Amino acid sequence: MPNEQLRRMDAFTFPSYSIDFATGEVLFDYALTGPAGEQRFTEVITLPLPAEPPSDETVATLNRVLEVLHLVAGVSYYKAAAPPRLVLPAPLGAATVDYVTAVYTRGLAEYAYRNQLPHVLELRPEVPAGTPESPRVYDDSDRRPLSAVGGGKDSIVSLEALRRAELDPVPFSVNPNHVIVAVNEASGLVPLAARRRIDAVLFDLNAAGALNGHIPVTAINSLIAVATAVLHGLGPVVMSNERSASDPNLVWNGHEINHQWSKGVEAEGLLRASLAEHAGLTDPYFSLLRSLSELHIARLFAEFTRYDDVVTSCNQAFKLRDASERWCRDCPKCRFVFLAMAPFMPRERVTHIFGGDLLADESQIPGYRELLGVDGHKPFECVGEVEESVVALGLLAEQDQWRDAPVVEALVDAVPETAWSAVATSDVFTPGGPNHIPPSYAKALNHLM
Ligand SMILES: CC(=O)N[C@H]1[C@@H](OP(=O)(O)OP(=O)(O)OC[C@H]2O[C@@H](n3ccc(=O)[nH]c3=O)[C@H](O)[C@@H]2O)O[C@H](CO)[C@@H](O)[C@@H]1O[C@H](C)C(=O)N[C@@H](C)C(=O)N[C@@H](CCC(=O)O)C(=O)O
Ligand SMILES: Nc1ncnc2c1ncn2[C@@H]1O[C@H](COP(=O)(O)OP(=O)(O)OP(=O)(O)O)[C@@H](O)[C@H]1O
Repeated sequence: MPNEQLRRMDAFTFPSYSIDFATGEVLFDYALTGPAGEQRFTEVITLPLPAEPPSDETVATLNRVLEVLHLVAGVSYYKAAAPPRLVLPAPLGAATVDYVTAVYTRGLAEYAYRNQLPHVLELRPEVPAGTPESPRVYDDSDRRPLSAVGGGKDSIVSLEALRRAELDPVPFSVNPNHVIVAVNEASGLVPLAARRRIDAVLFDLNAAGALNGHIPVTAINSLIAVATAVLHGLGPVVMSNERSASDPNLVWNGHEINHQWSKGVEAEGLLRASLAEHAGLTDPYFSLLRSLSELHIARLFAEFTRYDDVVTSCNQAFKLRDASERWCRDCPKCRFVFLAMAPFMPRERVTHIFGGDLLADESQIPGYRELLGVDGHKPFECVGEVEESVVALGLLAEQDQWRDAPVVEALVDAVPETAWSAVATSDVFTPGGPNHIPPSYAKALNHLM
């Protein structure tokens, strides 16, 4: 379909979804519609099947979760045209309308900002009148947790915290690549995996110049995880989203633009409320690391050496096509994670993990200046706050092994006096901020610290 036609689409709809319990395959149908015709899409998600067929009650709860996932996973296709109308397929309760609205507005905020589409931030879904039937209440809080694994340091810290607390976690990933498979192998735990296949038509439209940009992928992965936990009779989904994920990159037209919105505490609260209202799930989902800074998580990660050959946080390794093998060593996330790990490890260890020493490479200085708030704004990536970077740099400047590294020397000179005095009273190692961690799980984290 030519771009000209896509630009004239006026509505995004959700024609149907289905699940096949023989294969675990869930089909989600979407349509962009307008005066010039219709563009259909089908996304396929394959859930891992349990050994025993699910009960009718489980199927009913699962269907409720899939109804929300159907709405949320539509963002990938909506963004190809950004029509003014978002037309939902069935009546919904207020909490679920709030969540879906937030996913399409705040979750697509970076996309809206980069493509200069302010109407996306004001989008309000059209919801058919009526009240959905109340769901059966389903309390699974005492079952084994499903722990989302993304291959990076954060989910490793959660997995190990849960294991040390004898909560017997099941690692879970969507489309695990070789990095995630290797992390799971290093953990020695038996994982579950779901597959997600984006409609290839979207890639063709992208290649032809359709609107494109960042989407709130954690919202999609989270709901696939909750669906898997319900299907397998497991307990809460444990995420590893840190405190700073809630902080915006910038403010545009009065709206916060946060690359990591669906990792933030607001998204977590809205998803929990929607799952309670629509699926009857009482405590289905939380981030174990919510009260910690990235720097604090990096310090905790340093205790575990068994993952050194496999841990990979660089997003380039998770691209659908042309992915890097591990760390690309030249992106904001590689720079930040290296800086965050370096104070807590021997120099040889961090250099081994990354396959190179970023603080010996002067070409990294401009990127580090952004992370330290000397130039530009916080990059659109999963990186910690400026304060965390300055604290990490201060720690490095005190260590013999790092003090003379060319990048450390240059950055210590570049950071203004005001920034050093601001971090003198930093709380980056003091857990804080709102969280949804149940008391039994809070103990797991305290144990680790
Ligand atoms: C790996 C990555 O960072 N990808 C982002 C990148 O996309 P790119 O074209 O370079 O590669 P692909 O990921 O292979 O995507 C190909 C196209 O498919 C579209 N797409 C992908 C996944 C999806 O769920 N829906 C889609 O429509 C995508 O738009 C591409 O056209 O740049 C894109 C544009 O900015 C980003 O949208 C890609 O981000 C992925 C969705 C992704 O998985 N990113 C995570 C690594 C990520 O950014 N995580 C955030 C958390 C954000 C959140 O709120 O959840 C983080 O770590 O901070
Ligand atoms: N493919 C995936 N399947 C399931 N969950 C995922 C996947 N990728 C990321 N996640 C989860 O989403 C959340 C955010 O991912 P993120 O990439 O920030 O974390 P990470 O990989 O654990 O650590 P790091 O920040 O070091 O990359 C984490 O809870 C992570 O476990």
